[in-house]
Amino acid sequence: MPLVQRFLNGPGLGDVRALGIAVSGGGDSMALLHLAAEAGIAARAVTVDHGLRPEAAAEAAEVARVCAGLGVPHDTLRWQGWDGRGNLQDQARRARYGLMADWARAAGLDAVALGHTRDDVAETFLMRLARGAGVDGLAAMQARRRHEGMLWLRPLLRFSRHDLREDLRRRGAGWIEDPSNENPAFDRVRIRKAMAGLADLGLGCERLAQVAGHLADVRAALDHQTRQAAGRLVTLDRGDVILGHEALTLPAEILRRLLRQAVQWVASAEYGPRGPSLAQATARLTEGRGVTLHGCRLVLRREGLRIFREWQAVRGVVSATDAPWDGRWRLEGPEIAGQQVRALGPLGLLSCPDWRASGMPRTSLLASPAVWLGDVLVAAPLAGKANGWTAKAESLRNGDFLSLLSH
Ligand SMILES: Nc1ncnc2c1ncn2[C@@H]1O[C@H](COP(=O)(O)OP(=O)(O)OP(=O)(O)O)[C@@H](O)[C@H]1O
Repeated sequence: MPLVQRFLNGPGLGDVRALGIAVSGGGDSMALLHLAAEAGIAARAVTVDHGLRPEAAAEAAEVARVCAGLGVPHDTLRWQGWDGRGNLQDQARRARYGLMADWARAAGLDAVALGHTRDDVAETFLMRLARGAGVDGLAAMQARRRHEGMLWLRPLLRFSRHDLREDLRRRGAGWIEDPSNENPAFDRVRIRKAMAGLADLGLGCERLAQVAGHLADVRAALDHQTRQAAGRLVTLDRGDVILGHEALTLPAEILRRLLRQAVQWVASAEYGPRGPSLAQATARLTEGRGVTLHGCRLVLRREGLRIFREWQAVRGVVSATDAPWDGRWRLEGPEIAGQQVRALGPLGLLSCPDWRASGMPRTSLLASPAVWLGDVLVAAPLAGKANGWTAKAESLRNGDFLSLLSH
């Protein structure tokens, strides 16, 4: 079957009316561009110039030139955000997704297609295997996924890098080789080299990607079970999560998934706790002991397992009253200049004689949001001192958790 036919038959392109195509200029995304153009899909292409290599601007210009030849509108986005700290690769990747999502929204596109191939699936599988990943890490990347408020498609997951390059050669089309693809400082490059030997053992890209695909099915089944368990066992109490006692009798994998989501939501963290700390925490909980995990306390009480923010984790967190506090709380009330939101803390709680009527544990209230004017406590909406203020926990991060509950 011609490549373009396989491309059109692949999962997920059908209902997209206006497609964005992320084209770095490498072989995979150039092949994606040509296939989309040949298939007659209404598309607009984008290249992010991270400003990190001197050649990057010329590469973006080269992609623009090829796009013009194909009649595909093209934009170059520039990233100037690196502050010289942290993991550059990681920051550049996040910035790229953010920039491309904004671009796609502004251009009225429904989705953005990425050029990940079967080889990427196989390489990622081996890299994660080397790090001892669990099912989620080993499962193949998704052909469709929502992220940064945009739909991302990976229409080339069933294509081999080799076939795509052959297709480009057949068209007489070029692509840009990224010099870092040869740099053995990168795990991916070393894995790629090692894979040449594995193919002889029957562990070629196709086989590895097949196993990753099986694990993606397993992941989907586990997610389904987790949603069902959440619907039955999870309740929210203001900003705290309560898991019914039965949760501790769930299969360990389901319990860990539920806890990861709940803790990530309470901590308003970008990621949930990592596997080993989660496993340690669940072991302690099943022995009937409380734990501290990811800036949260998990405590067994009469009503079930209560998960709340740990005061130590938020004691230094300050925000303006009109900004979210601790990444998830919105406060509303009478504004007076100079007011700030900080945790209630033990001193604040002393000014809340009625806190017991809230039914919340003292340790949870310590980490609850309060309005302060200097050292004076103005309001502690969760601890019985409202003074016209309300506080609501929102799903600013990990909205997935709340969506678990609505099923
Ligand atoms: N600078 C860029 N401009 C536009 N699109 C890009 C750029 N870099 C990567 N992409 C898109 O992302 C796809 C994957 O690229 P690559 O594997 O280099 O990214 P990555 O950093 O490993 O991303 P991921 O974490 O999503 O795997 C490319 O095929 C292309 O569609």
